[in-house]
Amino acid sequence: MMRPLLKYCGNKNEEDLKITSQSAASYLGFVFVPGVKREVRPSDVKQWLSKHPNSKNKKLVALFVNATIDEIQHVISQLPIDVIQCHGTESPETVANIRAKTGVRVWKAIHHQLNGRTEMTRYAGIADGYVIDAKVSGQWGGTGQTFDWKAVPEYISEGKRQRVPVFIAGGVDTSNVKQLLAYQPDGIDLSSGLEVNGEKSTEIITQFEGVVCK
Ligand SMILES: O=C(O)c1ccccc1N[C@@H]1O[C@H](COP(=O)(O)O)[C@@H](O)[C@H]1O
Repeated sequence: MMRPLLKYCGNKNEEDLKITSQSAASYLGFVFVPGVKREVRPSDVKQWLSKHPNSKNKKLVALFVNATIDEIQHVISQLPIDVIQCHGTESPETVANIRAKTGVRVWKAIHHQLNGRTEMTRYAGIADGYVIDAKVSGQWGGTGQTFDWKAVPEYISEGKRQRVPVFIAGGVDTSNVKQLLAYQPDGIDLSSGLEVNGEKSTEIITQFEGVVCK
């Protein structure tokens, strides 16, 4: 069985980055969403990256929620961002515009709901990938909540139809990832499940990768 791509999101200080840059993740995520608990500033991220050369081996993902092009440009002009993750209610037109104006790949988050697959079809030919997250009232993500994984196959098959990767997110952790692996997702995106008291934990990441990467 192919192991899924890993994205470790919500790196919010130098120590988090130090830990995740030594991990098996292909992607490291940073949250540029005003007011949320994992919000970071591009100038800080730039400094952390310069101190941890292992991070050069990772692809960097900048996460936004309904940000303007100017806000996105402000971040990507300072950092070597490989992927922009749109985690709000950005329309297909907005995603296409972000892609065209920045020249950076864009992943669209879909908050799981009954018509989730139909929602994905709206972005066909526009999004370069998807992150499927739990829908939690009043929050955009990073909630540690799972959704009903029986829906995962339909998201994966739509991703295959569009020929783009689908990352499964929302409450994935060491205790449940084996169940998720049975669906063979292209990628897994997690934040809360790697943390102890809100900080990324080397022990937890080692345990997690012991399950995923064996
Ligand atoms: O990580 C955050 O704090 C965050 C804030 C706002 C929007 C998205 C956020 N993170 C994304 O949420 C999911 C799942 O996270 P978790 O594992 O349940 O904590 C993931 O896609 C993160 O990229």
